[in-house]
Amino acid sequence: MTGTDIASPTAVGTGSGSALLDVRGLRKTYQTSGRTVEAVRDLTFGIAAGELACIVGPSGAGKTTLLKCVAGLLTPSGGEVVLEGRPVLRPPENMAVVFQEYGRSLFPWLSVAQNIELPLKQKKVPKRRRGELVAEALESVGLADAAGAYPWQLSGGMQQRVAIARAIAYEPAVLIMDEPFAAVDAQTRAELEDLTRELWRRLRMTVLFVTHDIEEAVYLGQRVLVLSAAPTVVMDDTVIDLPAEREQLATRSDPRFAELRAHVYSQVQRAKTYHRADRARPAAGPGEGGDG
Ligand SMILES: Nc1ncnc2c1ncn2[C@@H]1O[C@H](COP(=O)(O)OP(=O)(O)OP(=O)(O)O)[C@@H](O)[C@H]1O
Repeated sequence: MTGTDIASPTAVGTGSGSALLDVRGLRKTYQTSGRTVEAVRDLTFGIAAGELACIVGPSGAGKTTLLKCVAGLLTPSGGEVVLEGRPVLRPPENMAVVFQEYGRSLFPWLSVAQNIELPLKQKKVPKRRRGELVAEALESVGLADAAGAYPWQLSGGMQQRVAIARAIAYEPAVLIMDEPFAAVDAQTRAELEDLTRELWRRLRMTVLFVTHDIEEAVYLGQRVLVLSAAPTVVMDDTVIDLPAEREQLATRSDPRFAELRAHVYSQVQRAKTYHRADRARPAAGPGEGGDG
C-alpha cells in the first residue's frame, strides 16, 4: 500500500477492517457539460479510532473531493466510505467539519455563542446542556470572553477558533479539517496547530486533517498520507514517530523531524508526476486492493 521504501520513516498498512473510518476503493468521476474528470481513481485507507492523520498532496490532487465523500456531501462513483461499520450515504451525525474559509462558515447575524449552539439545536441537545457545551468549547479555544461578539468583530484567527469551538462542542467522533489554517498568519497558525493537538489529545477525537503544508502535516500528525496528482491514489503512508509532546521550536529542530519532512517532501514531489510516469505501467502498487 505504500511507496515508502527508505529505512527510516515507518510505513503502515491501511484499509483495515478494524478502522473507525474506512475508505475502500473510493472513486469519483465528475461529469460536467460533456466533459469527464476522473478526480479520485482508487483510494483505500483506514483511520483508527483516536488517530490524528494528515493528508497532503499536490494542488488538485482530489483532497477536497475525498473529504466531501468522507463527509457524505458527495456520492462516490465507486467504492465506499464506512464509518463505524456503516456506509456513509449522507452527512453522518457524529462528524464535524472545519473548513479553510472561516469567513463563510460562520453566520454573521448570529453571535459567537449562537453560532456554536446552532448545530447542537439541530442535534436536539437539551437547552441546559447546550449552554454547558458552548461555554466549555469557548473556554477550550481561549474565547470565553467573546461569547456575545459577532464573527465580523473578530480577527481571522479568532473566527477560526470559533469554527473549531463549534466543531468540538458538537462532540464529534470524527473531526474533518480541510486546510483550516491556510488563511491565517504564521503566528496564529502555530497557535491553532498546538490547539488542535491539545484538543485532540484531551477529547480523544479521531482527526483527519488536510493541508498543503508538509511541515504542518509532520508537526501535527501521527501519520501522514500522501496523495498522488489526480486521478488520485494513496502513494505513501508514513507513521510520524515523533514524541507525543510536541512544541513548535523543539519539535521542528529535532533531526527526526527533518528526516520525516524530507521523506514526505520527496513523496509529494513524486506524487506530482506519478500518473504521467505511471501511465506506461500496468495499474499496480500504491492503491492496490481497490476496484480500479
Ligand atoms: N465539481 C467539479 N466538477 C468537475 N471537476 C471537478 C469538480 N470539483 C473538482 N473537480 C476536479 O477534480 C480534481 C480534484 O479537485 P479537488 O478540489 O478535489 O482537489 P484538491 O486536492 O482539493 O485541490 P487544492 O489542493 O487545489 O484545493 C481537479 O482536477 C478538479 O478540477
